[in-house]
Amino acid sequence: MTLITDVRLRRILDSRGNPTVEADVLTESGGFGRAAAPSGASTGEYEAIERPASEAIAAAREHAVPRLVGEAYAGNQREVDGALRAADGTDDFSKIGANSAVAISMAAAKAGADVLGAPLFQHLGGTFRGQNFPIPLGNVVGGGEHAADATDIQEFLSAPVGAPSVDDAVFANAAVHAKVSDLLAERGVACGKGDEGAWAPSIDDDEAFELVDEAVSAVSDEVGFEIGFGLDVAAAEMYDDENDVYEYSDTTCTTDEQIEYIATLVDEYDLVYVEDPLDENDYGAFAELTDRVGDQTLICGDDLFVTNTERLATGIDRGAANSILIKPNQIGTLTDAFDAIELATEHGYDSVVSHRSGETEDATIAHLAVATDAPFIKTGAVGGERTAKLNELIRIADDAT
Ligand SMILES: C=C(OP(=O)(O)O)C(=O)O
Ligand SMILES: [Mg+2]
Repeated sequence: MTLITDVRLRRILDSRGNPTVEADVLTESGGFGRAAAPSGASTGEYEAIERPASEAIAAAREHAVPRLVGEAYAGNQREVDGALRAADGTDDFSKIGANSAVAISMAAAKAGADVLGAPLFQHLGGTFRGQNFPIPLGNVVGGGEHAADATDIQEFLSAPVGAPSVDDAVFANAAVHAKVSDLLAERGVACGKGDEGAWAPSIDDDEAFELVDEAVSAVSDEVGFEIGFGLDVAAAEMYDDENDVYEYSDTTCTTDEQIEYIATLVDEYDLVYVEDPLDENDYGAFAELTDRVGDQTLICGDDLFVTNTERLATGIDRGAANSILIKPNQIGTLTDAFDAIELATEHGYDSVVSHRSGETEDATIAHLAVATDAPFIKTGAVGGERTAKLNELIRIADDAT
């Protein structure tokens, strides 16, 4: 029933206005799935390769589509993803492009679910999923590679850890986003938004900490549950490997100083989450920081692990970080993303399923998070391509009750 009969690929717009790959997968019994690839700006050195959309589409049509149509079953995700890997033949999807691969992989999953008549999360995760929902981490202030002339730290994330439901959590993040806007207006700071819809004011990181701290406390008092906050430092973007220093707008610091700085921030602001506080090649420094504050907060590897089981296994061996960011397009297929989550869970690492800064209306990651019982999802706070995922979580929860 789920035998693939057609794979259609096209160029569509992403949220930055760039071309990205969309895939439609059709099956013998009329099943249909459509998915689109997201795209990063602060990409990790070890990510699978995204090719220009037109090239990725041409390469996938030539090499991958013939291995899928009439050959693979959409309901068998490992078979589909195995065919994509075989068609590509490289470790990093540099032939067909990780953008084509991930779009086809996710579209096949949706086609499989369509044939089975099950929600995607249930097709992927089984009948007992849909009881637990991830805590959404909502980007409310940001800079780095996502906005010019804003904070050095890439993302300040609202984290409604005490929310009684996913619906409450999603609305709490939107309220923190709105509160930050009010506080900026009170201070006379005009600002636009960055790529993920977070405010991108021209203020320094110290002021951003003050603002976000005040905003989460105020909203927490209003809603009556705990809201913490966290960061994506995206430190690999600041790291100057020639001089072995982290470069901030007004200062530089050594690796030891960076560890000290982050540990101090964790204490001072009770941070619940710190992503990529150190360079993507420095497992040792990640391990040192995790040893120091890993019992107080999540230290998450994004550019460090790139959703790659081999890199995660190295991190586990070395005690580097205690959680992993999961971005399917960093590795190329849903199967690889699942394997990374399973390895993480087995070793007590929390998974944080994540969007990219360049997104589409595709909501697959909402289902992936529910399917894998991931404790967190990072997918912005506002903006259509972000609310597509947040609203899908609300719908999944609503359908489950
Ligand atoms: C979402 C992120 O940004 P990008 O997609 O630009 O890598 C991130 O770094 O976690
Ligand atoms: Mg990151």
